[in-house]
Amino acid sequence: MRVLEDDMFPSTPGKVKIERATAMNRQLHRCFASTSTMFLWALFLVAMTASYLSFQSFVDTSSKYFAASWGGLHWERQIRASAAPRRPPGSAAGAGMSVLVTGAAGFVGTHCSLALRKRGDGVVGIDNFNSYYDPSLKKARRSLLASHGVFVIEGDINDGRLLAKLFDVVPFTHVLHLAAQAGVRYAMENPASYVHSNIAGLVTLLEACKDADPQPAIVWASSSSVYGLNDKVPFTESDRTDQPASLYAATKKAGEEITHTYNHIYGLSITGLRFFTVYGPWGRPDMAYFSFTRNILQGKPITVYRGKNRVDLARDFTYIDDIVKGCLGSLDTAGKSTGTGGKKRGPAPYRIFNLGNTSPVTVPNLVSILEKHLRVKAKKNVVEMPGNGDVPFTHANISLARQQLGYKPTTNLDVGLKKFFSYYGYTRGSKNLMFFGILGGILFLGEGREEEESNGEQHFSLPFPFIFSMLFCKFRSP
Ligand SMILES: O=C(O)[C@H]1O[C@H](OP(=O)(O)OP(=O)(O)OC[C@H]2O[C@@H](n3ccc(=O)[nH]c3=O)[C@H](O)[C@@H]2O)[C@H](O)[C@@H](O)[C@H]1O
Repeated sequence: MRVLEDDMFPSTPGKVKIERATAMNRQLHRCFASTSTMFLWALFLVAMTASYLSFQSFVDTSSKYFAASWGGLHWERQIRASAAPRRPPGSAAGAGMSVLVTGAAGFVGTHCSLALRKRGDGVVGIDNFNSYYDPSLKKARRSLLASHGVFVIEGDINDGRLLAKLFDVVPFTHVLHLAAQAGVRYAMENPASYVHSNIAGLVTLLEACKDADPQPAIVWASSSSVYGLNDKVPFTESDRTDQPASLYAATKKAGEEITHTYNHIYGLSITGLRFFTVYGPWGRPDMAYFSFTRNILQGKPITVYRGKNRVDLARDFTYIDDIVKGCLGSLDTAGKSTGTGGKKRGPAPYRIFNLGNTSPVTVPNLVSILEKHLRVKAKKNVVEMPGNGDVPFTHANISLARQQLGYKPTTNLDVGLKKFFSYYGYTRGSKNLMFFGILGGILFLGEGREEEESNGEQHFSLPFPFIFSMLFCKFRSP
């Protein structure tokens, strides 16, 4: 009260000044004291934040380092061993190639890697094991490859550092580029994944190839889908490909243009292969022959698309062994890339080939063949083809591939599907296979989970009933 009164009613003007000055000093002092405290606190906080952030970045870096599935001396040794050709000295086929196979744990990638390895070429695989379909099938394929001495790296073709490292470790003579986001209709669900793999990933790979010394020759998977709405049959390489019907097709067409650019500027040897609906053992569960089989065996209905005016859809289904021959023929005949240090030294080959079967089969006929082999009647829902990117038919003219690669498909759909079923032990006499398949599937899934929990990684050695059950009981519908 006293202080208040004095302040309000000073006894003399001088007293006011002195007292005010003292009060101000006190306030200033308090203020200064609190500012310096605040300053110290701020400094302390800044220091804490800085150390927290640097700790975080250390943790991130180290966890990246520890989580990295590649790198290190042991890893490099594995890569070199896998990449080393093993053809007998003086072999008529030459010294052998060193091939980097992208998408090696995929359907076509696995078959090609095995075929290359079997004839004595060096093969290193790379695959990102994404979950477009169940990665355990891809891991099972990787185990199969490992048992034949083919090492598959878990990595993405968008990882430029990894690719550069690979070319540092091994002077690959060839790249067989099969990694891609496949599937025509899935492009409506997940368009970004097509851009990620088929465009961005392709460019990252080409950049690594163009920088490599020596530059490898590249053989890569385009698609019959680039013919899009082209209605001139059979499809010839020089036909129009500027009317894609799906984003998948558009990204494959873009790939053809992009590879052309790298051929033109950097002298990369390029061979693009337009695959026509490839099927066979270890195939993709999202494809019609596969999902139809699974549904038929499980007594579930299948949806059969039909074109406009009730016209049946048709595909030039091509058996995997024929495709493998086409791929190896392309690798064998690919001329060399001509660039060094990112500079072109002269023109390099740029080739595109159809790899089809030349005999389209309608989808209802596909179903009849499946019914015959499975001895089960399908429950069919026939619906008009939705506007989801499908084309009414495909039909390959393979004259060019025959002439330049010696490509000659020998397996029609009936024989190919018979081989597909007998590969898994499903023949006309094997009545109980379904039972063993399901039983195997249950055991297999249980084992797989157990191993995953203890190791963080799955290793499968798969007897056929297990694979069969995996194929028909586990995978999601397209
Ligand atoms: O050659 C290619 O470039 C592509 O081949 C393959 O595509 P597609 O020819 O579409 O094969 P696939 O799905 O087996 O459908 C076959 C037929 O069954 C019809 N189909 C399909 C599903 C269904 O539920 N019902 C149906 O009638 C469907 O309408 C079609 O008529 C690859 O998946 C693709 O990645 C790409 O490589």
